[in-house]
Amino acid sequence: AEQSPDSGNVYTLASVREDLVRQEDTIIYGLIERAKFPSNSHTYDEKYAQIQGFCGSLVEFVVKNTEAIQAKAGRYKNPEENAFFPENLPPSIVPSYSFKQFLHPGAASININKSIWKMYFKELLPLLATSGDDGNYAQTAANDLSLLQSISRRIHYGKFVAEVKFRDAPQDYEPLIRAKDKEGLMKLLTFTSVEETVRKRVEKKAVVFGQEVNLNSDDNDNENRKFDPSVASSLYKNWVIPLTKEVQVEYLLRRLD
Ligand SMILES: C=C(O[C@@H]1C=C(C(=O)O)C=C[C@H]1O)C(=O)O
Repeated sequence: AEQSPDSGNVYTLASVREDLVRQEDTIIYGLIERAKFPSNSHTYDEKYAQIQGFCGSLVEFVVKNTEAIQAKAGRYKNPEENAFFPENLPPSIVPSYSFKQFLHPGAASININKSIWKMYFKELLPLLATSGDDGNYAQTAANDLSLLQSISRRIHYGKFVAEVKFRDAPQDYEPLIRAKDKEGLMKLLTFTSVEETVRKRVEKKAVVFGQEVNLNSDDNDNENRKFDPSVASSLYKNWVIPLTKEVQVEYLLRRLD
């Protein structure tokens, strides 16, 4: 049967939180996949790449070209998606699905992928990848892109979180928005106990998903972990949660425009 355009597209605080929980799995698997490769620094070296007709590193080459193809295939028609290089993306060439307009139109102008990109290469990657070079630069770049996309999706999901929070209590949010009170908004949208639960669950998932599974029960060896689980908790504590909240504040500031 034909789905109505709105079905599966209704957001509530419970449903957005559930989605964020599911996105944790994607991010943690992304960390595990990237950690399979050593740092492979040539992937990020503009001077190494020397790609004809392209100025930039191999990872930039892969990300820009992949985003262009995905844009043609309609990826960025979904308001949950934000490109890393939104400048000059080609238009979608596929039939369009009518996503429910849930967000305020101001949401489209919020894209903090430049900060996410910097954090990823400067802070996260040095923690995640062991030093070394195995020549798998293209695979490394592909894994970087997929992990970057899942982190970006999680952080920009703050737009949806903010919208449901606003709809649940416009009388509390409106005066702070009118006063452009960033600090007040940050305080109002923060749920410390939820954040703590998120951090603890991520830590646990990182341990569970990253372990070597053996058939002899009880001897899951922690020597052969697929990555250091503390990287996942640092990622959430230092960057994912704070940046999701920053997106929420930015969104709310535009909510009454
Ligand atoms: C995402 C939310 O907003 C804030 C950010 C959180 C996060 O990024 O995990 C958790 C709790 C809130 O402080 C939420 O309320 O669920």
